[in-house]
Amino acid sequence: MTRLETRAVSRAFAGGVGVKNVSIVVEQGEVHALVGLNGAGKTTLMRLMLGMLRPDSGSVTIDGVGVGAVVSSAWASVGHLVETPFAYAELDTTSNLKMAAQLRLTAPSAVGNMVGAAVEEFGLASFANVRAGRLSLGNKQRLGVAAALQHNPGLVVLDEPTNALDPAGVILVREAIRRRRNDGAAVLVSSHHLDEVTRVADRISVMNRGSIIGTLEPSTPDIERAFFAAVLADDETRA
Ligand SMILES: Nc1ncnc2c1ncn2[C@@H]1O[C@H](COP(=O)(O)OP(=O)(O)OP(=O)(O)O)[C@@H](O)[C@H]1O
Repeated sequence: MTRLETRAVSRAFAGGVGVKNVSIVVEQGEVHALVGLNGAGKTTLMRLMLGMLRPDSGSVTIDGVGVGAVVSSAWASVGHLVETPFAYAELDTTSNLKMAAQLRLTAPSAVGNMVGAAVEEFGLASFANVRAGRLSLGNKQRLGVAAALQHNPGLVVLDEPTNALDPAGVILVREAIRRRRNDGAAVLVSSHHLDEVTRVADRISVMNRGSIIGTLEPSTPDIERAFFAAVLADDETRA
């Protein structure tokens, strides 16, 4: 699974912006970042792309197959973290990672090495035996990202993966994303942190009020200014 595409996808909510007429592609070997203000529609778009939410209109395909028709075994090569990191509060870090590996249909003989490598990669060694319910917010986030990425999925969708992370965690996650991209994964990531996005993204799409309003080059000098100019111009055309 290495290509994710939406065509003119829309989903309205009573009293909310939702997503309007969004066409976007995430290609193999690239990090495509979604940036936008709170409520711009980033999470809703990701949920639509993962089949967690049905669109009112438009289509979502993964490797050309409608998201509703993707067979369950194919989901094993997708890794995602959308909204709060999933973890069983009563299980420790290692057991949570084992469960995540099993849910991704990892061969039983490979689970131990996979989890060991993830604990190492995401700096979780000191917390390997700590129950998830007792982890700090940032370490829970590390665990969630580790669970999403440890099986080296071909398609990765991460909603604000650096949320709650300390600077060391931000670097670990950045490096982990780059490694998957360099190995050929298609990565969609959302963020509020424009500086961080420029370090990891190959393409940046700007969302505002449910729509994609343009793109930004990651090399844009003073990208914050360019972002706000795009949002302001869009707001003015709607006023
Ligand atoms: N289940 C829902 N019911 C009603 N409105 C919703 C629902 N989910 C999202 N919305 C609305 O859709 C819009 C987009 O929300 P969304 O969470 O996708 O934005 P976001 O860009 O991810 O925001 P943030 O950066 O704050 O996470 C908002 O107006 C939100 O209130």
